[in-house]
Amino acid sequence: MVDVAKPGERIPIASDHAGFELKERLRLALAEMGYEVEDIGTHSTASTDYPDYAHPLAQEVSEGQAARGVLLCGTGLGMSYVANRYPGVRAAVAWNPDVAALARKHNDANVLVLPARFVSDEDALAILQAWLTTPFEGGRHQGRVAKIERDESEADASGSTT
Ligand SMILES: O=C[C@H](O)[C@H](O)[C@H](O)COP(=O)(O)O
Repeated sequence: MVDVAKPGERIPIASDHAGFELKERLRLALAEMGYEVEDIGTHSTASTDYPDYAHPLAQEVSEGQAARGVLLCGTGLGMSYVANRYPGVRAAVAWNPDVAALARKHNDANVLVLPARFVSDEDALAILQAWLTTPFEGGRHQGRVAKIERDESEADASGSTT
């Protein structure tokens, strides 16, 4: 379970070229909120490949060097595909504050992925705030989140595909 974010916490953030401008805004906003921001890149609008930025951020979260992180690309999809390959990473694409809050309450999302080409700056900030400040509800969601990490050998042994 991931606690709500506390000022002073180090939060890595990364984007490709499509998310660069919004990343810059969110990076400053996070710093103003008192977080220690680790900017993994990209550092311009020059065309880049989103996996090059998603891998290092997801690895940090997976290995526990950071409790959470923020990714941005055009749709949010490519970044989420990469991040969700890492054990323990639950990367949620959120396009409004309600989805971001539910990603925390129900899914204990530890990576927020923003679809930079489909959200306004104002909405992105509200989404970020909701994700940072909403706790995981636990309860019926605890077991469901635990089942995400079931490995392939367990699935084979049970013969279950669900
Ligand atoms: O899922 C991938 C992301 O949305 C990328 O940001 C997007 O594919 C980049 O597209 P383009 O190279 O056309 O700017």
